[in-house]
Amino acid sequence: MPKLTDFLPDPFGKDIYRLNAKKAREDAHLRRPHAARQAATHFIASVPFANRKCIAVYYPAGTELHTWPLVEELQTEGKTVCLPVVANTNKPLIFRAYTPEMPLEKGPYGIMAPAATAPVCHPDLLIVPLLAFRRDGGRLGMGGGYYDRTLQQLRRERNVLAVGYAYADQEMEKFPVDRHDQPLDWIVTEREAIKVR
Ligand SMILES: Nc1nc2c(c(=O)[nH]1)N(C=O)[C@@H](CNc1ccc(C(=O)N[C@@H](CCC(=O)O)C(=O)O)cc1)CN2
Ligand SMILES: Nc1ncnc2c1ncn2[C@@H]1O[C@H](COP(=O)(O)OP(=O)(O)OP(=O)(O)O)[C@@H](O)[C@H]1O
Repeated sequence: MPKLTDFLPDPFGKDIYRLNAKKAREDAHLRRPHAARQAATHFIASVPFANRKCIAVYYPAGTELHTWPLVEELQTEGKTVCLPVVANTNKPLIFRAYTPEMPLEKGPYGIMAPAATAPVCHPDLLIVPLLAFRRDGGRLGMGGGYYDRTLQQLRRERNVLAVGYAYADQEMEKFPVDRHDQPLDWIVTEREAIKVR
């Protein structure tokens, strides 16, 4: 049965959910030191990535689940790994190749990104950072709309797989999902790999 609150406008929008999600992620970051390796293992075992050539990861910021154990595995598998670059505010992200010897520089929001000398890549699978996820593929991000714009653009062009990557405790039962929010295809945590659709 739908609840009355399902039809009422949410007075706080997404911000109150972002606050709660940040706290949950901070706690998980402290309590789960092995999570990044465990999540990488679930990704390799469950997500169908064999036919994907170029995989976008993120450079972990703050208390985000680290991606380095996964990057090592992907590079061992012969995949091209790339990182997001904020080229323009309020525009889709672009991606540049990442190898261990490649220079990184501090980009907007203080996040490290490949320098302009690194080749531009067109990922066919994206590891997506998030503050909170829902089991139905809903994603709450930092609020810039970067991944929504990027996935909308990439999905128009070709088949891409969006894989949310997070601590299991970042799961939330509900938060507002807008029409422009791009759903996740898979969610990988230290506990499991969830196929959404
Ligand atoms: N690791 C990582 N890389 C990423 C993202 C991300 O979420 N994580 N992005 C995903 O879109 C893009 C950058 N987008 C961002 C958008 C907004 C803020 C932001 O509002 N930062 C606040 C601090 C937030 C906080 O910790 O309270 C700030 O800089 O004031 C940060 C990144 C591309 N690269
Ligand atoms: N495809 C799109 N085209 C234009 N604007 C968009 C698009 N997607 C999102 N936006 C705008 O971006 C802003 C932030 O969106 P939202 O709060 O959903 O971000 P988010 O998914 O949490 O952030 P991020 O993807 O950067 O982690 C909103 O003002 C929204 O209108």
